[in-house]
Amino acid sequence: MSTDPRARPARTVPLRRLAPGFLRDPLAAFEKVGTDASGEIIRLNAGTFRPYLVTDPDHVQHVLRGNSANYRRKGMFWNALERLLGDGILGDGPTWEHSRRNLQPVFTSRNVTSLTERMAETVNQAVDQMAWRGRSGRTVEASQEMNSVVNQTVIKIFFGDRISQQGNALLVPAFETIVHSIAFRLLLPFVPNAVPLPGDRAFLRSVKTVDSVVYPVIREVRRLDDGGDDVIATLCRVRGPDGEPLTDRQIRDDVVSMLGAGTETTSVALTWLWPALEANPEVAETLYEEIDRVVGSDPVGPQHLPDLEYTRMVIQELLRLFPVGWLFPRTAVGSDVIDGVKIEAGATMLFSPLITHHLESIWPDPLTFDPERFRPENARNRHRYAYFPFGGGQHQCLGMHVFNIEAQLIVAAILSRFRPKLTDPRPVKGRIAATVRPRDKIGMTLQPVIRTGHPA
Ligand code: HEM
Repeated sequence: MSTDPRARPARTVPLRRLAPGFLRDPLAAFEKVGTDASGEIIRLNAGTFRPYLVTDPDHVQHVLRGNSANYRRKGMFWNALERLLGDGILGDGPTWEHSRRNLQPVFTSRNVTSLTERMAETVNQAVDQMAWRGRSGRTVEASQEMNSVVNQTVIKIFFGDRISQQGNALLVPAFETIVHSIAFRLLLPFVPNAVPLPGDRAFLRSVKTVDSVVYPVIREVRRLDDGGDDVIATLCRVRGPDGEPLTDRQIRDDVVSMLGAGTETTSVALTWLWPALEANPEVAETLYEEIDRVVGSDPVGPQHLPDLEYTRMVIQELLRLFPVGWLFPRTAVGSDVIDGVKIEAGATMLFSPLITHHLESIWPDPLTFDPERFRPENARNRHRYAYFPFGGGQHQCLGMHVFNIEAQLIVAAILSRFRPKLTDPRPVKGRIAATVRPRDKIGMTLQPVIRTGHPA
């Protein structure tokens, strides 16, 4: 708690400054207000809802790391998600701490590396299916394709081979419905759950569907006790601080939270790659050259990853320009002062990697897609919180290593076989919901890579 008498109130930006373009393009209107503030802490005034927008890397670091004990993950956004996630790894307080302790070892870079073989196998199979849908120049839709390959890969890591085709066929669309139907709740966070909003019924129905698939798998894993290394089997072996195994509900909450956190984010991030490559042919050529050289006509595997340096830079730049986790909030427990600005107890703090990643003072020519920004010598002196697509501090994304490996495998598997070409080369605009995703469908054809003696 701070009582610095010299602290000043934040400059307030009335909602009407957002309003002119808001209905036409909410993302652009939000981005303009945020980047115009050039890192200053501002307060958005939407009547009774007046959150602070925190975008300067020092300020972000203060809240997410330096004084994180004062900023809790509750209130706006999190309340809406609680009906899906329950109380686990995406919560806060003692239950979150407990989940984090249980899950951290599962997601260390060493452990994830051991899952790479299995991920690569699933990715190669999923890209075979994509090739079939795109055969003979047929148009495929980018976000559907990314969804399909990501879902298959993530479900494999979490469930191993324990989930039936029927379970899979229920789980994937249920999560898709959840992501879309929660939009109103996320955009109107001050409306209590008791007041119905569009999407609520579909949302709650899909949560039931998810439970109907996940609970039987947990029970089956307990019954078999076969020492599997998928995430559910690992959690079934964990003991809580009381020495007791986790309950079915605890495991369900963590597994569902991670599926929610890990599928939509990854597939939307990778969907942005295709318009980015179409608009930046020189980047595309450099990427193709690397993948041709490193992977060639082989199925992609763990052995290729160390040499995919430019691929990693492209993926990092993708998450700079299109950080799918574009906005996440905290609630201040006590009052605080950040860089001379007074924050009162109970205030909502908003973080937007989208704004911070587009600040001209940190990122010259911020809207240009330029993977060279992430060449190690160019990134060396950058502030840790100038780039935070995975958040930071104690809540930093647990799936970061999974994403990094999965994304490299998927990009390399697709580009070692195809040169995707968009059917409509006009720039793609973003739309905001739980993630920032392309506003329209992205049609593309998969032109096979021709290698002498190696048809794709
Ligand atoms: C492009 C991909 C991804 C992005 C952009 C992303 C982004 C984020 C962000 C910003 C947070 C911090 C939220 C906060 O501070 O309140 C977070 C947390 C989290 N993410 Fe991710 N994520 C991605 C992929 C994944 C994957 C693949 C998984 C799981 C396999 C995952 C699991 C989690 C979990 C469990 C947390 C909560 C950690 C905690 O609070 O202790 N994420 N993610």
